[in-house]
Amino acid sequence: MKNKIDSSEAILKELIARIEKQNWDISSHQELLAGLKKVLNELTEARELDFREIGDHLYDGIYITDGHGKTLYVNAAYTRITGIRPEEVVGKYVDELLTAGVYLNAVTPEVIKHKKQVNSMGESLRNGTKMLITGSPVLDAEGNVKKVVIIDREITDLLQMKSDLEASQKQIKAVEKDKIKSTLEVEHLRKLHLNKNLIGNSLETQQVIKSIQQVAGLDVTVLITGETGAGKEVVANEIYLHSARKNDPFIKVNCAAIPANLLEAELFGYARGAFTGAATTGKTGLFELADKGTIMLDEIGDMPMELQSKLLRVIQHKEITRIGGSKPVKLDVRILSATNCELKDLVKQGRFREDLYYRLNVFPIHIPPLRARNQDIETLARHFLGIYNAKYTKNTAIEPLGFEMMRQYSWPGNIRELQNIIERLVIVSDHDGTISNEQIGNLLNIHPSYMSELVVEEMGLKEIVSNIEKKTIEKALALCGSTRKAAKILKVDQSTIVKKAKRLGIVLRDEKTHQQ
Ligand SMILES: Nc1ncnc2c1ncn2[C@@H]1O[C@H](COP(=O)(O)OP(=O)(O)OP(=O)(O)O)[C@@H](O)[C@H]1O
Repeated sequence: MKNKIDSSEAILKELIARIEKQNWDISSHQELLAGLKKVLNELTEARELDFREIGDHLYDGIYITDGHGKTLYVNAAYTRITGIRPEEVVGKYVDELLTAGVYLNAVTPEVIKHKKQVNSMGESLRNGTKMLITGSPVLDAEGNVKKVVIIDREITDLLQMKSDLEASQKQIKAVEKDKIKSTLEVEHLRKLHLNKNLIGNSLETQQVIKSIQQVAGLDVTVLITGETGAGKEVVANEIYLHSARKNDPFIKVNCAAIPANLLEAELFGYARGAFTGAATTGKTGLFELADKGTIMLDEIGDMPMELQSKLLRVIQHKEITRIGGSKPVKLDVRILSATNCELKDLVKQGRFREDLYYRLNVFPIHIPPLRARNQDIETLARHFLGIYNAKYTKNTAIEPLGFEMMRQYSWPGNIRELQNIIERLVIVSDHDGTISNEQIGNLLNIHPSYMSELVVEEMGLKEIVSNIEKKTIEKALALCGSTRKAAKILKVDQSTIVKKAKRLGIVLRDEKTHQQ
C-alpha cells in the first residue's frame, strides 16, 4: 500500500512539472494544475496517515481478515501479545490456522456468521498471555461482511491487578473484622470487669446496696471508704453501672500509683509545648477523657495538696485548664472517690483540704471490714469456690467447720484475701474432694487463736473442758441451727445436747428450731 502511494505520488509530481512547462490556455491550465495539486496533497496526507504504521504503534493487538476469514494483517502488538508472527498467519484462513493449532479459539467465524460484534476471553498458546478479544464486522453497502477487525487486549496485568485488588479487599475485610472483634472483646472485658457483682447477705452489705441504689442515679460526688480489699472498687462499678452515664467513659485513677510529679499531667493534661520534653501535640488528661462520663479517684488521700486545689476548682467550676494552657475547657464529669484512710484525720493533720473533703463527701458510703460482716463470709466463700472450681475444672467443697474457721479469722485483707485463699485452696485440693479443715487452718493460721479463745490462764482443767464443751456446742448450734443437727455432727444424742446446754448455760433461743 505504502509503495503504491509512493509511486502515484511520483507520477503526479512529474505530471504537474510537465504541465507547468507547457504553454496552454492559461485558465484551463491553472484549473488542471490546482486539481492535480489537490490530489497530490490528499495522497501525501494519506501516506502520512499510513494505517500500518499507526497499527504497529497501537498497544492492543489487531488482526484483520477479509469477509471469508483470510488473514490480511496483524500488527506488532498482536505478535507481542500472542507470540504469533505476521508471516505465520497473513494470507492464511482462520479455519486453516485453527486446524493447524496456531490458536485454539477464534471469534472471526462467529463475527462472519452473525455479522455482529463478538467478545471473548482467550489465552495465547505460546506464552499464556490472557486477553480480551473483540471482533467487529466491517459491512459493505449490501450488508455483507467485507472485513473482520479483531482487537486483542492484554489482560494479564489487569487480572493481576484484579486479584491484587481482591486480595487487598480481603485484607481490608479481615482487618475490619479484627477491629470489630477487638471492639467486642474490649466491650466484653469491660463488662466482665465491671460485672463483678456485689455479693453479700449481711445487714451491712444490704445497707451498702441500698446506698448505691439511692445515689447511683443522682449526679452527686460519692466518697467510698473502707479497708483495703473491702470492695470499694466494686461499689464504684455498681454506682457507674446503675447511673445514667453507664454508656459513657468510666476512668479509674489510682492517685497513689502515679508519682506525684506526673499525676497533674495525667489528670489535667498539658498544652502544646507546655514544658521541655512535652509532646508537641500536647496531652489530653484523664478528666478530659472522662468528659460526659465518670471518673473514680482511688486512694484520694494520697493526692498532693497542690493538686487538691486544682481538683477543687474542677468540681466548683466544672472546667479544667491544661498545664501551660490558657483556655479552660468545660467538663461534665461525675466524680467518685475512694480511700482507706480516715480523710477527717488527714484534714486535722493539714494534709487534706477541708473544703475538698466536703465537696467529695456529699454522699459517703462506708464498707465495713469483712470481719464485721460475718454473715457474708460463707456466701462470698461459696461464690469464689464456684468461680475457681470453674476456672480450674474442679468440683471441690468446703465442710461446715471449714466455713466456721473462716468466720474465726480476722481477714485483714478483706474480700481480696478471702478470694485469694479460696483460689489457693481450690488449686491444692483434689478434683472432687473436700477441702480439709486442716488445709484451711494451715492457710489461715488460726489454730492458736482458736485455742487461746477457749483456754484462759487461771482456769483449771475442769473449767477448760467445760469451756471447750460449751464453745463447741454453741458453734455447732450456730452452724446447724438445730439441736438435732448439732447432735449429729458432734456424734451424740439430741437429748445430750439439750441437757448439756442447760448445764453449761447455753440459751436455746428458739426452742422450736433447736428441737426439730
Ligand atoms: N461484695 C463483693 N462481692 C464480690 N466480690 C467482691 C466484693 N467486694 C470485693 N470483691 C472482690 O474483692 C476484690 C477486692 O475488691 P476491690 O478492689 O473493690 O477492693 P478495694 O476496697 O477497692 O481495695 P483497695 O483499697 O485495695 O483498692 C476484687 O476482686 C473484688 O471483685
